[in-house]
Amino acid sequence: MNTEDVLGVFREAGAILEGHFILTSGRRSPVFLQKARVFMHADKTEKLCKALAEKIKTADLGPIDYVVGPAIGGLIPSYETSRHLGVPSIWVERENGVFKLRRFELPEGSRVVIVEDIVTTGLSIRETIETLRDLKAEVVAAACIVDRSAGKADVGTKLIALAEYEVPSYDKDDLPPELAALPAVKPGSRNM
Ligand SMILES: O=P(O)(O)OC[C@H]1O[C@H](OP(=O)(O)OP(=O)(O)O)[C@H](O)[C@@H]1O
Ligand SMILES: O=C(O)c1cc(=O)[nH]c(=O)[nH]1
Ligand SMILES: [Mg+2]
Repeated sequence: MNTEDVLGVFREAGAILEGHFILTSGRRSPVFLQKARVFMHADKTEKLCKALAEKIKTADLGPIDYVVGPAIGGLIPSYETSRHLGVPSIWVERENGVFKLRRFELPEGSRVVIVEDIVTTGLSIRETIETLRDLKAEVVAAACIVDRSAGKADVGTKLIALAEYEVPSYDKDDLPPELAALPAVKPGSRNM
């Protein structure tokens, strides 16, 4: 699948929203990829994650022990991608704002691939890496369905993106007037 194929799936699902969005990084954007509207369809999710798993396999990362998904957005794509990689899937979730591995044991030295839904600034993947490194796991790569930075974000490891779709985002103190005129909404789960 190429970027156009992936965006076609998002469009078909009505998942490309326009308005004024507060992103998890605090940045603002006129476009939001509401991945939940894709992941509600098992057939669409399977198609995307099977293609992402193929891309991960061709990256020759060596053995992978676990796939790790950052909740909430990473839960469904990490699970489905792990199915096509044939490895177990676990997740990190926020406890007082910090990603924790609350429900699983991760043996020291485990080789993990983080699977996310969307990358914008790379902040969420960098936070996930910090949590996993504290547990002495080895993060061999990260992967995502859509990289909104088109390769520019620093995620702290190699990033395998199924699609690269560059979308503008702005500092909250530097908004274009047409964006500032719209009420801002924050769809994600950080700080909830
Ligand atoms: O690269 P970044 O700047 O970190 O942005 C991408 C992150 O934003 C979204 O998560 P969010 O915290 O909004 O919540 P969600 O997982 O519940 O959707 C998305 O799921 C990624 O985790
Ligand atoms: O940066 C984000 O928080 C973000 C952007 C986007 O398009 N979709 C999403 O779920 N999160
Ligand atoms: Mg997320």
